[in-house]
Amino acid sequence: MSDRLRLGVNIDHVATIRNARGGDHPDPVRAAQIVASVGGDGITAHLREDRRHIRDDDLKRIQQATDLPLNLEMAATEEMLAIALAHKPHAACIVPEKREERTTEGGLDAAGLHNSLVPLVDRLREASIRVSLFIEANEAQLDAAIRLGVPVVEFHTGEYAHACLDGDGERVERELKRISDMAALAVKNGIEPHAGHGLTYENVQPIAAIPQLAELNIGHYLVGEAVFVGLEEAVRRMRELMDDAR
Ligand SMILES: CC(=O)[C@@H](O)[C@H](O)COP(=O)(O)O
Ligand SMILES: NCC(=O)COP(=O)(O)O
Repeated sequence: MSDRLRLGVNIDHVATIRNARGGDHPDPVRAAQIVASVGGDGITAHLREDRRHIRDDDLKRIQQATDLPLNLEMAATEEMLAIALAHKPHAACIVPEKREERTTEGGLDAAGLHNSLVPLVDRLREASIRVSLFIEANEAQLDAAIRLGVPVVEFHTGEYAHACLDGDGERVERELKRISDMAALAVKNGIEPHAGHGLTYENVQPIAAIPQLAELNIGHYLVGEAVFVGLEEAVRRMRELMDDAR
């Protein structure tokens, strides 16, 4: 596995700001172009059922505007499957989704949903889309990912991020061990492990130091930081912290 940890930048919340006024500014496409210009490795966008940030037409515009691989985060629904098959992103990451949630709470229950995920994963795979599952780092979920034959899992780092915010060192260590153990087990089973959610300048380095992880997806914090220092500088600084951790 290469030492270079890829950085996928989630641009959802550029669209959140745009949508607050119903116009075209700020345009997530411009954000994607800046990410490309500063050496980001990919663009992540979550097309939610309620379209609260990224909208359908953004996907095509992002794909046309940059050569960076697009990682489309999508719920396991027929509607989203049809959209993924129409756009053929580089990767599709299947995420849990609740309309009333503020953000993605917890990972996909790949174990419980196994049978309904089989046809969805198969159809994405047949379309040569790299399928990923956004799961909690535990054996039951990883085992389901193995049985589904997906090439990638992304471990939800939300609980780790909360533990960091709470200053609870014991929980932080427990979360890091959980993610690190499952990353090693994923690689052993031929699955490429990624991680993301709630990562910041302050908490990214212990995650980035997990040698098996191949990619981090980071969004909300970078967009927030971009308000103060610009997106280019925010991505550059995150890249630097990730590189220093390896
Ligand atoms: C699945 C995931 O973690 C990202 O999609 C990120 O959460 C985007 O932001 P929202 O959850 O606020 O839509
Ligand atoms: N899959 C996680 C992601 O894309 C970014 O999450 P966040 O940094 O916006 O919390």
